[in-house]
Formats: sequence, C-alpha cells, structure tokens
Amino acid sequence: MNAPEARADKGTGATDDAEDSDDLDVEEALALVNDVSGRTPGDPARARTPRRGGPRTAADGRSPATRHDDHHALSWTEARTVAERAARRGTGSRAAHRAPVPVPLDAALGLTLAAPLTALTDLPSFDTSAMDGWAVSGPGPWAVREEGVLAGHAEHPPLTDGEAVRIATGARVPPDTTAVLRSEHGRTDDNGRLHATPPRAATTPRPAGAPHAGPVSSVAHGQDIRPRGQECRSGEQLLSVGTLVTPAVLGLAAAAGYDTLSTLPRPRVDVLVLGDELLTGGLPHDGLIRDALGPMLPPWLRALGAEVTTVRRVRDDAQTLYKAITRSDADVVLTTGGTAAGPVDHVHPTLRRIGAELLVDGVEVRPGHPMLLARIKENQYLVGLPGNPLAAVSGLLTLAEPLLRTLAARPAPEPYTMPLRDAVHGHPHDTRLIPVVLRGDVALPLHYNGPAMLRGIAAADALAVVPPGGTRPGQEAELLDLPWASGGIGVCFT
Ligand SMILES: Nc1nc2c(c(=O)[nH]1)N[C@H]1C(S)=C(S)[C@@H](COP(=O)(O)OP(=O)(O)OC[C@H]3O[C@@H](n4cnc5c(N)ncnc54)[C@H](O)[C@@H]3O)O[C@H]1N2
Ligand code: MOO
Repeated sequence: MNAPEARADKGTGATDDAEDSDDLDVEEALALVNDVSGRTPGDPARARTPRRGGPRTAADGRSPATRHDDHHALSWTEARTVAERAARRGTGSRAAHRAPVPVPLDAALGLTLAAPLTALTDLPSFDTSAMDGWAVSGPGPWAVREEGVLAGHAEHPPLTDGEAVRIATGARVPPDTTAVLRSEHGRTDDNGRLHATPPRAATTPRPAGAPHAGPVSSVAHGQDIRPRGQECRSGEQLLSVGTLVTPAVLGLAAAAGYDTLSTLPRPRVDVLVLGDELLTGGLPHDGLIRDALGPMLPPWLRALGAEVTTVRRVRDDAQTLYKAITRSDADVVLTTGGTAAGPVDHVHPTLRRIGAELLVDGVEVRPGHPMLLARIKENQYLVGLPGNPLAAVSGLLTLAEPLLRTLAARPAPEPYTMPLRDAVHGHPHDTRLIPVVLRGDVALPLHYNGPAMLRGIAAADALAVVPPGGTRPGQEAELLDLPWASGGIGVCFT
C-alpha cells in the first residue's frame, strides 16, 4: 500500500510518529480513534511497526503508566504454533470446532471426513468371479450350461456337481460354485465337456520320451472367487474422522455405498488486496505496478483447503478498509499490504479500531516480518500479509497455512529435511525462507529471493527454512513443500 509519494515517507518522520503509537495500549488507541482531534484512523500517528526490543520511552512525554512494553515479534516456529492453536481454541482436539455438512461425492475432494467412513455394505457384496472363465462345481470334467453369467446380472440358478457355466469377471458366482476356472486354463472337448488344462509351465514341449501330462481334472477349492465380505463387512470402519478426501477415498466411499460424505466445510476466505498503486492489467507505468497477489493467492488458498469467497481490491483509505473487514462474514479475512508503518498502511490502526485481538504481530522471519494474525470476532480471523510479494508468500505459509489447515481439519504435513547444496547467508536473528529446487537428494537455493521478487519462488519446488546465522554447504534444512510440487491432493487448485 504505497502511493509513490507515500513510500518515500517510510522510515522517516511518519515512522517515528508510528513508533510513538506503539506505546499506546488498545484502550488508548481506541479512544484516539474516536477522538475529535481531527486525525483519521489511518493517520500514521496510529500506525505501528512490528519490531523487537525492550520498553521504550514515550516520545510524547506521556506518563510511563500509560505505556506498555513494546511487543515482541514471535519466532517463526512460535508464530506457526499460535496460528494453528488459534483455530482450535477451546475444542480440546486437533481440529477446530465447526459443524459438519453432507457433501455429494463429486464435491468432496480435498475436504476432511467429519465422521468415520463405515462400510454400508459387505465388500464384495456377493461372491464374485475374479476372472473371465467358467464357474465350476466339484471336480472336472464339467458339463457346460448353455447360458453364461455376466456382471450385473441377477443370481444364476445353483450349479450341480460336475456342472460349469461361462462367467465374466465381476459376475456373481452361482450358488454351489466351488471355483472359477480361468478361460486360459480350460478347453472344451468335441462333446462340449470342459477340461482344466495344465498350467503354462507343463505345456512347454515335452522332452522326448517323457509321459504326456494330460489335462488335470480339478482346480483348487475357492480359486479365483472373491468371497463376499473379503475386503470388509457392513458396519466396519474403513477410514477415521479427519481423513483427507483424496480421489482414492472418493472411490472407496462410492464402493462402500455412499452418495454423500459428512465433511467439514472449507474455511471461507475473503481476500482484500490493498494498494492504490496496483494495476489489474497492462504494463506498469507512472509509478503504478501490476497486482501480483490478486492472481496468485486465490488458487494457492484453495490448495491450502480454503474456499475463496471474495477477492476485492481495496483502495488506501482507512474507512474503506474498516468497512471491508467489518462487513465480511468469512471465516478468515486475508489482507495484503498495509502491514508496515507507511502513511497509508491502515491495517494496524483498523484492527485497533475494531478492537481485534492481535495474536501475532510480527514474526522473526525474512522476508515477511511485518505479517500479523488477529482474531476479529469469536470465530473470525484476519491474516495480514505484507505487500512485498515474496513476503506475502512467507506470511501465507507461516500464518495462513496452519490456520486454514486447522479450520479445515486437514492433517499437518510430515516435516522433512534435505541438505542444501550451497551455503545460504542467514539473517543474524531471524529465520529465512528461501526458494529451492530439488535435484535428487539435495536442494539448490535459488538466487532471486528478495522480498519483492517472485522469480525464485515461481521456479521453486519448495521453500527452505534457513535458521538464524545461515547454513553451510550440505547442511540439512527443513523444507516446506509448495502445492504444485508436492503432488497428490496438493495439486488440486480448483
Ligand atoms: N519503516 C518501515 N518500513 C517498512 C518496514 C518496516 O519495518 N518499517 N518493513 C518493510 C517490509 S520488510 C515489508 S515486507 C513491507 C511491508 O509493507 P506493507 O505490508 O505495508 O505493504 P505495502 O507498503 O503496501 O507494499 C510493500 C511493497 O509491496 C508492493 N505491493 C503491495 N501489494 C502488492 C501486490 N498486490 N502486488 C504486487 N506488489 C505489491 C508495494 O507496491 C510495495 O512496493 O514494508 C517495508 N517497509
Ligand atoms: O518482510 Mo520484508 O519482506 O523483509 O521485505
């Protein structure tokens, strides 16, 4: 959120004013928002910059009793834990408390099961032929019935001992069938009687003088029959609550008799893209730039399990932002830009005006350290992503991912590490998130990793978590998969 002329103010007088406002407590800030001094809620005097450090002296000479200690940015790990826990506050479980909804199978991909998947039928639900061939009864040779048995047909009359009937894979075997003889293992003689032929190995040319093997007259009892209930019995639990609905789960659910699944709804996210400088088409001109986050975030949020209900561009105006946030009934409002201390960075002052509870206000991570997480209502959250595009990705994966995962009751990805081929320069105190490509069993750090750059992440397979101080060549680092590289359900962006 930076009109070109406003950007020049960052770190100058505007920021100094903003630092004063850090010494206000919420009540004071609210009082100031409501005061009649003529300052608007978006006035930089109420903006606030996340930072580390101890208590500071109020520059406006207010009594120390009216100040609070400067807040502390959380470590990257703490911030992720806070985001995850925020969503399940008071539930005592790993999932957030949200009402399940029945969803038709074709709309359930990527949701999580709110009830165990219990078989509604035996599987298979009847004794089934596993092969094309003949259903036979007793030892051969067999008299072959005229009419065959196909899959999907009603039950055939029982076989009598010494009888056979042509049968297709998946057809229900007639009562009193003892085995299925595969078509390649049987032949009918001139009288139409069926014989079992020897297995393949025995049909290879006989050595001279060896006795003729001749047809074998029987097959093993139960051979190539899938007995009813072999996979499960009706009432048996197949999958537990919290299972992610994958394509395979959809298939199993259909086989087990389901038309709808009880699932947790996707958390609804309203995306508010802040910034007067943003263009939605064409080339940058006159200090205006293309909005990179509007196109990038919605599909990424969907891949994280969210339903994106709105994508709205919001101009740099405190009242407009206030209205956009307070009118949202989404589970999560996600803003981009305006988190820092520029003259038009309205996110902090607006949160104070709303009386939101700031859960994370700055994270010790580069890029993206001004990211924030707030509870704006009992079950409504705001994730404030910084405007620099790679910083926004950092906020998305640090705060939005664990929050949405918990709201969607999705399982946490299994953490893993890989050696980084090259040394990565670290920040002295903060974690760094660096785009990497995976080559065999090493990760190669990419160069274009500045906060305003997307060139690295667009070519990346993962983000490496580089601890404060950096990493040596070959040192293991935790990797965060990117949804397009992790495969499986993660590739579902729709
Ligand atoms: N005095 C300080 N200034 C800044 C600080 C600070 O701590 N003190 N932090 C810097 C860091 S780090 C970041 S990151 C940014 C965060 O800024 P905001 O969240 O307030 O974002 P804006 O100022 O609105 O924008 C920053 C930058 O990103 C561009 N931008 C914004 N939205 C988009 C978009 N949708 N697509 C593409 N680019 C976007 C915007 O034009 C700016 O260039 O603050 C630093 N400053
Ligand atoms: O967080 Mo900012 O992205 O370091 O530039």
